Amino acid sequence: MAVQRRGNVKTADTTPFEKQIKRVILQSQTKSPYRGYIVPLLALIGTVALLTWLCSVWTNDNTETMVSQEEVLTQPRVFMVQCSEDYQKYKHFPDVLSSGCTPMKCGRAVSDSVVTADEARALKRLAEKGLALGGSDGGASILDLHSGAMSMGRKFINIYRYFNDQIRDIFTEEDFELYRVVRGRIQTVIAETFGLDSSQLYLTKPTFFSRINSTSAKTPHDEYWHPHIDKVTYGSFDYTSLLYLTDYGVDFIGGRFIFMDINRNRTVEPRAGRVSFFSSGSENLHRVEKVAWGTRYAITVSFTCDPDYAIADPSLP
Ligand SMILES: O=C(O)CCC(=O)C(=O)O
Ligand SMILES: [Fe+2]
Repeated sequence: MAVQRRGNVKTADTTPFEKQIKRVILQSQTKSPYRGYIVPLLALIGTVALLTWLCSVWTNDNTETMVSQEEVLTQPRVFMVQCSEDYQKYKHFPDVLSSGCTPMKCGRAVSDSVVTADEARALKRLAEKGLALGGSDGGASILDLHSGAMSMGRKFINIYRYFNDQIRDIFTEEDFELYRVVRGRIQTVIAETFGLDSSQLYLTKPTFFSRINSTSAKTPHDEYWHPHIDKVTYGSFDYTSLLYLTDYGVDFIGGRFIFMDINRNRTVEPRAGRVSFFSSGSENLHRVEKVAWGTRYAITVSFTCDPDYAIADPSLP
């Protein structure tokens, strides 16, 4: 019966080949000085990859341009979206479920044929001369011709009280007439696009000129970039419109308007004379990108379906 060799019993008859194998096994069992770093290194690489992916989802990679500054839209470019359920909790105007005014069809649209380049230039001059008298210390100033509110330093003043009769040296009847004409045309295009009865739609407040630059915010009023829903922020809004008075990429950088949809951001690049309008509910969550350089001018013109919140067109006192 053959005697079996057991365990690590050393024998004198180990061949050179066996010795070499043992050396290799011994070497591979010896601890590498880097071994303790491998797990944290892999965790770090994983975290960086995850953050990179999240950043790409939150920023540009997940952003599509709905309308660029270069293109000129002679017809409204319309994107319908499902109305949010919020409308069920609001009173409907008129109170039958018809396409009278309260959004039954929701969406967003952009047109470059509502306001001419000359009209946009004249409205920009109006905003410039008004805001030259005041303006916010931070990056965002407003001028509301209806209420008279204008940013001044870290506060607001009422231009009609502050400047009294001198207001007629600043603004003209033509300025106000232009605002009224443009407001009327915007109202018509909103009604046509959403299939509404234009006479059931009313101007509401606030309606204001905005001037934004890259100066850092000094008060919360200067923080224009937060995501928001106009119906929540302003209450009476049913349809929001924005008339841009300067050009993205020419007069300013940054400052794009961003619709924040569930899986995607959709941007509207401002162009002088461009009108962007949308139903004001949570189907149209949006924000304005921070302005990085230059000055951006726009007008927010807002409409309600509730006659109780209707306001008259601004007029020179
Ligand atoms: O100026 C813009 O593009 C948007 C402003 C805005 O969101 C607002 O006035 O509610
Ligand atoms: Fe808004």
